[in-house]
Formats: sequence, structure tokens, C-alpha cells
Amino acid sequence: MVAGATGGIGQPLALLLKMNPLVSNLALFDVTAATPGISEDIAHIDSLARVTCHIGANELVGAIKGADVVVHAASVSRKSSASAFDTSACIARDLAICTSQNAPKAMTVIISNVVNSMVPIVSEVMIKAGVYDPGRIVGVTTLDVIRASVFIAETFGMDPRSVSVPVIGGSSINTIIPVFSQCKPSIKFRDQEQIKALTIRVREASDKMTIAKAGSASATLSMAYAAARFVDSIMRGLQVC
Ligand SMILES: NC(=O)c1ccc[n+]([C@@H]2O[C@H](COP(=O)([O-])OP(=O)(O)OC[C@H]3O[C@@H](n4cnc5c(N)ncnc54)[C@H](O)[C@@H]3O)[C@@H](O)[C@H]2O)c1
Ligand SMILES: O=C(O)C[C@H](O)C(=O)O
Repeated sequence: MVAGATGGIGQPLALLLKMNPLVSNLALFDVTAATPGISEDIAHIDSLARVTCHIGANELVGAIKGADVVVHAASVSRKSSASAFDTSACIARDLAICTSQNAPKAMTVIISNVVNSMVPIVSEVMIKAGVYDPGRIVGVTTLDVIRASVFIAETFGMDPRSVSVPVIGGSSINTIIPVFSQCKPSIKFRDQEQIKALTIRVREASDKMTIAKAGSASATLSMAYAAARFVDSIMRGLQVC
């Protein structure tokens, strides 16, 4: 189930999930009038997953009921108003309440910012509902992971697919820590300054992306790819459980 399915991330994510053979049912949930059209558009792709469309709070139960994975990509833009964080937090809370009641064993995958705050908010809802399992609530920081790999590959002339860099600390500009010392394959950095510059590049990638898109959006396509990769890993894990 994808909440925020008609958004900048939601649409390409829905496309990528529709193409994933491990996905049998893809529930697309949003509040916009375009939700049926976008769902239909995705449904016309000739892959296995069955697509269902759900609009607005009244249809949320139908979207979440029985889901294995609930993806939070729903939010309001942080630039839209001073209360945008509160509104996005309420969206995450409501999705979590519905998940706790209708799919308590689902994996909750949180893309919506601020990820570092949404994870504890969803966790508190699950604790209150008596269905908390820390292994089932995850914030997606895969975009920082793939950025770190790409920047290392660019800098050292490598294939980004062969590079793996763990990133810890969540996904806020001051907390993201790419652990370059644990990079695989191991890299011989020129000096500490080079590591610092790469760390700043990963941390500031989000802001630079928004500027490069003239303020119209932040990362959407690379984020959708990152989330689709993350969900694929979860689906593979669920298969062996
Ligand atoms: N984790 C990361 O690394 C990362 C990277 C990029 C973006 N983000 C975050 O992902 C989120 C989505 O980004 P986007 O670019 O797709 O934004 P967007 O504004 O394009 O899409 C958000 C979608 O949520 C929908 N929505 C709003 N209220 C809703 C509700 N109550 N229920 C269901 N859907 C609702 C909107 O209609 C919209 O379609 C943002 O919070 C953004 O900051 C996270
Ligand atoms: O804040 C955003 O929406 C951007 C995002 O977190 C990013 O890493 O690009």
C-alpha cells in the first residue's frame, strides 16, 4: 500500500512497485482528484500486481486492510505553511492508527519527512495500540546510501553498483553520517578533508536538489528508486519469514 500515491515520489514509486513481481496487490491511496486516473494509468502496465485505488480518509481502511507493507509518502510541503510539520505528523499518525487496527503485522516504511520525527510518532501510536514491534517500523534513508555510493564512484572512477557505504544517523542534514571507513570495497582517501567534503556533499544533496529544481520539488525520481529498492528488500525478507 502506498499513501501519497499521486505525489512526486508516489507516482514513480507506484510504477516501480507495479513492475516488481513480488508485489501481488498494489493499493494506491491519496486525497487528490487525480488518484483514480493515476491508478488506472499504473493498472494498464502488463505486470502481475493487481492495482486498487483509494481516495480520502473514508477509503483508508480498504487500502490498508491486510497489507504486508504500508509506505508513507504522504505529506504536505514543508514550504506550504508554518504548520506543515504538524499536518504531516497528523497524516503519519492517522496512517499508523489505521495500520494498527487493520494490518498490525505490516511493515511500515516511512519516506515522509521529517523521517527522524515520523518514526517515533508512528512508534508511539503502535505502542499505545499495543502492537508495537520495532522491527516493523522503518525510516527510509536509502537515498542517502545510494547518493554516498554514487559520489564515491564518481570521485574514484568506479561502478556505483559495486560500491556500498553504510549511512547512519537518520535522514536530517545534521545527523546523516556516511561511514566512509566502512565503504566496500575499502577506499584510500587522500586526507580527512576529502572525507569531510564527501560527507557534506551527501548531507547537502537534498537542499541542492531542491534548488536545482527551482524550488518546485525535492528528490522524487531517485527517492522513488531508493524506496522501491528498499521495499523489494522487505518483500524478499517477508518471503523467507
Ligand atoms: N526519506 C527521504 O530521503 C526523502 C527524500 C525525498 C522526499 N522525502 C519526503 O517524502 C515526502 C513526499 O515527497 P513528494 O515530493 O512526493 O511530495 P508531494 O507533495 O509531491 O506528494 C505528497 C502526496 O501526499 C498526498 N497527501 C497529502 N495529504 C494526504 C493524506 N492525508 N492522505 C494521503 N495522501 C496525502 C498529496 O496529495 C501528495 O500527492 C515529503 O515529506 C518529502 O519531504 C523524503
Ligand atoms: O526534504 C526533502 O524532501 C528532501 C529529501 O529528504 C532528500 O534527501 O532529498
